[in-house]
Amino acid sequence: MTHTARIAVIGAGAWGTALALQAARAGAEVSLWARNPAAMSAGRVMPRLPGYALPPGITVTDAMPRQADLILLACPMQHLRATASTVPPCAPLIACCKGIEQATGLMPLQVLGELFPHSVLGVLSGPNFAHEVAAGLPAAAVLASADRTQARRLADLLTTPAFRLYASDDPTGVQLGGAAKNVIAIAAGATIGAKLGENARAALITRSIAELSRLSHALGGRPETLSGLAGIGDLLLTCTGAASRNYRLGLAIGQGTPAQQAADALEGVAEGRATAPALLQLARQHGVSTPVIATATSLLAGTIDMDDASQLLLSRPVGHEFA
Ligand SMILES: NC(=O)C1=CN([C@@H]2O[C@H](COP(=O)(O)OP(=O)(O)OC[C@H]3O[C@@H](n4cnc5c(N)ncnc54)[C@H](O)[C@@H]3O)[C@@H](O)[C@H]2O)C=CC1
Ligand SMILES: O=C(CO)COP(=O)(O)O
Repeated sequence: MTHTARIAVIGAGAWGTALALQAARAGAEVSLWARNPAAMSAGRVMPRLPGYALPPGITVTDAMPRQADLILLACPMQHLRATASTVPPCAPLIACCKGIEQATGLMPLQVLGELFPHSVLGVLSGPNFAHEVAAGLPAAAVLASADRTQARRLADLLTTPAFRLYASDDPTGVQLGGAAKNVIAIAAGATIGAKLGENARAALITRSIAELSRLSHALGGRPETLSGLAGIGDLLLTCTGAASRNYRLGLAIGQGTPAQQAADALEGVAEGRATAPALLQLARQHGVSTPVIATATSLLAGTIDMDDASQLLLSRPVGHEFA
């Protein structure tokens, strides 16, 4: 008799609920930890994913898992430490959030490494809008862990024909891609919001990949990871997909709405806002020049406006493309 995998999903936002649905689809017994389970279990509805109902086989709970084969942490990045610190170290932990902890400048697995020094850790990232994964539409992502065999084994627990999880042993590159694409998506949205054109957006995305390649190299990540699902894949989706909250935040800023007001009006979390200054600081610590990230950070802080932002980027010297 084969063992039914037990997967615990921590966080019942849009991504946590989509991952719970995916885990159930992969044949797992699923528990979904919600801060307010009553709101969900009453109507078996998913507040962050309107239109989707919870199928049988998913238990909604406010009790942390005591036994599991896999724990998926799907809360916002800035709440990862507080949320994860209440999880017993009973299984491999996968960070499913995208960002950098603003208070410390740490990436998700560095935060988890401090809390769970003896656990197997991984990160899941890629071009995945929650509502499409919830609907069972085809998608791919990458699951990275320091150990490639572990990464493949853990990815297999969630993989189905429509949700293709590739394995990677470059968690640094995968985390950098996931964190940075949200910042770049804000810049891309602002470019379109300010009517600078689609040529400008394509140039911005491509030049930001050069920034990320330099930073990834400095951090010890592998360059090819940024050409993969967690890099270019997620940039393509988030910088062009109107469903992206980060893109929509940038769009509003580009149209002249103050950053705070644009963020307040947004439904759900736009991780790029808190991550931008942390990412910029990380780049500076490593002596890496990241003009797009620096400009997006100033725009978000309200210290420059859109005219200044485009002026800053357009006045840079034009050198060799891959200098
Ligand atoms: N929504 C999506 O399409 C995807 C999201 N992600 C990532 O997943 C992470 C979570 O995002 P979403 O599920 O979209 O969030 P969301 O925007 O749907 O909701 C935010 C969630 O955060 C919870 N929350 C608020 N304050 C909290 C606190 N103090 N402690 C713990 N939880 C708190 C809320 O209850 C809510 O469930 C983010 O890092 C995001 O980048 C990754 C892939 C896809
Ligand atoms: O991470 C995502 C898609 O891969 C979701 O993007 P937003 O957080 O910008 O909505």
